[in-house]
Amino acid sequence: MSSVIPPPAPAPVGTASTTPSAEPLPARATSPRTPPGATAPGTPPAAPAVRLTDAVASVGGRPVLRGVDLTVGPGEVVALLGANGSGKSTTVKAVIGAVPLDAGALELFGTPYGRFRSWRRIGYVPQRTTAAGGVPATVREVVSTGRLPQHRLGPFRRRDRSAVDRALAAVGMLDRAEDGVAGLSGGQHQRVLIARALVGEPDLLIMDEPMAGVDVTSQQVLADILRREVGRGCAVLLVLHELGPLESLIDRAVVLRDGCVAHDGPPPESVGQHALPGHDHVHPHADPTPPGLLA
Ligand SMILES: Nc1ncnc2c1ncn2[C@@H]1O[C@H](COP(=O)(O)OP(=O)(O)OP(=O)(O)O)[C@@H](O)[C@H]1O
Repeated sequence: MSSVIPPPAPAPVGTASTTPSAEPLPARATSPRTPPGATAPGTPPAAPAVRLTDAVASVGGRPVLRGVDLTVGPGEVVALLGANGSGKSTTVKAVIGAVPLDAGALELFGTPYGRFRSWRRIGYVPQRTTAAGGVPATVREVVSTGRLPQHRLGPFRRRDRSAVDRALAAVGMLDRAEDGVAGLSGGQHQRVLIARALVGEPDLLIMDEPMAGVDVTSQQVLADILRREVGRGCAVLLVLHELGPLESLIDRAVVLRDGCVAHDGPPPESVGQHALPGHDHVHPHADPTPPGLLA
């Protein structure tokens, strides 16, 4: 379980923007923090952390991405939204090279994917899975694997150990460092994966539904972590269903529908699943509200 998976795939570049079919959504108030990627006068602007252009990809022989444009600027926080099955996870997997592109282009930090080697700059938290439940490793060992790109299989130095301790403390798991991950709850396991992504002090954090199944306290912990990472200039790409406590951090939202970009712009006013274009009513609803009450 390294912090990112770097298999081969395609390359070149293009411009990234909304598709012609993109639909505007009502915008919320702009984030009050410093504009992401702001550089000193006279300094050339940094390249986007991610520039995915007209990406086409298939999974299991089935077309899933059908021309996705996605840009994450330096220091920018982008939420990737959309109904179940719209292609969010496939898009982030394409960004880390785990799903190869059939067509289109990917650049990471201004470097075409085929030439990109700086994987230590990217921290990735996969969509929650129970598959890692049987791994016979301690919390510390799992988090330490996120440090592998830094010390390149050389000896683990004091600064590596300090980074692991800091990441564990950030997610509130330092006191569980020597415990086996197999004995953790789902939410604790998620915290460990987040620590593993943080430990390399990445310039880009990619998290696939980090809030799924996480209690309110843990959501707040994650929001605080992200605020700190964004504060030091880290770009963030988040797959979300609800903005929730992360709302004030989000600079831009990209909404997918059937493998295409349906919206790229300010986060929608209210991003419950109902606010999303193409929302599929797949979740249970409470009893219908009587007419005239809480319209
Ligand atoms: N391993 C796979 N084999 C075949 N089809 C797959 C596979 N993984 C994903 N798909 C299909 O690709 C499409 C997009 O899936 P993806 O996981 O990217 O959607 P998503 O937007 O992240 O959904 P969710 O919100 O449910 O996590 C879906 O129709 C899904 O069935």
